[in-house]
Amino acid sequence: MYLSIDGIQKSFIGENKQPVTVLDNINIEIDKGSFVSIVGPSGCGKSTLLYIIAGLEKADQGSIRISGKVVKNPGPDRVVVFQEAGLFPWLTVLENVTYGLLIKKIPKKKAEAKAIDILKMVHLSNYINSYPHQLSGGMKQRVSIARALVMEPDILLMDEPFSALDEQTRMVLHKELMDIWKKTKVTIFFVTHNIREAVLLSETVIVFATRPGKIKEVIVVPTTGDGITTDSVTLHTEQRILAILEEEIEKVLKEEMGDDYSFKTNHLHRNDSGDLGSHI
Ligand SMILES: Nc1ncnc2c1ncn2[C@@H]1O[C@H](COP(=O)(O)OP(=O)(O)OP(=O)(O)O)[C@@H](O)[C@H]1O
Repeated sequence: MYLSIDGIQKSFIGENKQPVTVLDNINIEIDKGSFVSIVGPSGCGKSTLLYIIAGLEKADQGSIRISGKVVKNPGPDRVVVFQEAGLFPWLTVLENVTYGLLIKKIPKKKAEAKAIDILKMVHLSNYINSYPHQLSGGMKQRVSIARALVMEPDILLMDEPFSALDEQTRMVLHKELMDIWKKTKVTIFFVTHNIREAVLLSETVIVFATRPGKIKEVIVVPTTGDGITTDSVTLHTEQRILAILEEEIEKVLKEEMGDDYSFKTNHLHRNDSGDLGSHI
C-alpha cells in the first residue's frame, strides 16, 4: 500500500485541562494516485489527521508510512493546500509560485519555466504578473494549488480548499482539479464539509464519526466503466452519506445544545450545493 495510516491516536488538552481524545485508532490504506475524501461532523479530527500526515502535527500513537517508510516531519513529498490561499501579498503570481523552488536552490530561469507551465494548467497564464489583491478568491486558490503542484508532491493534502468560494467558482475548480489529478496522477487526500464535492471528486469517501474521531464507514463511489459517476449514483451516494452523518450530527447537537436540543423535529437539510458546512 502506498500511504498507510496506521493506528493513529491523538489527544489534545481540553478546556477542563484533561486530555480529550480527538482521533481514536485511525487506520486507512491509500493507493498511489487515488483520490480520497474525508467528511465528518465539525471537530471530528479531519484537519488534525491531515496535519499529522503532513508532519505538521505529531500523533500520540501510530504511524504514517509512505511506500513503507515512516514519515514524522513535513517533507516535499506532501504539500498542503489550505482553505485560505495564504499567498505573499508583496509577490506577483509568478513569484509566489516560484518561491518554493528558489528556496530549493532551483535556478531562477528553470523555476520560472516550471511555474509558467503549472500556471497554464490552472488557467492563469494571463495573470502571472498580477499581485494577489488583483485576483478573485477562485484565482487566488488556483495560485495556491499551482504553488503546491510546482513542488511535484507525491501527495496533495487539501484542507477544505474550496469552502470559501462561491458555488460557480467551486464548480470550475472541481473540473480543474479533476483534470490536474488525471494529468499528474498525484495522490489526493481531501478534507471537506461538502458531501456532494466529496462524492463528485473522489473515488473513496471516508465518513468519520466524532468524539472521538473514528472511521464510521468507507464508501467507494460507484462509477461506470469509463470512470464517470452518473447523476443518480451521485445523488444516491450523497443521501447514503447524509444518512450516516445524521446520527453523528445529532450526537454533537445533543451535547452542545442540551435542553434546547430539537433535532428530531427539525431534520437536517442539505442545501442545493450539497454543503453541510453550517451543520457539520
Ligand atoms: N492545537 C490544538 N489544541 C487543542 N485542541 C485542538 C487543537 N487542534 C484541534 N483541536 C481540537 O481537536 C478537535 C478536532 O479538530 P479538527 O480541526 O481536527 O476537526 P475538524 O473535523 O477538521 O473540524 P472542522 O470540520 O470544524 O474544521 C476539535 O475539538 C478541536 O477543538
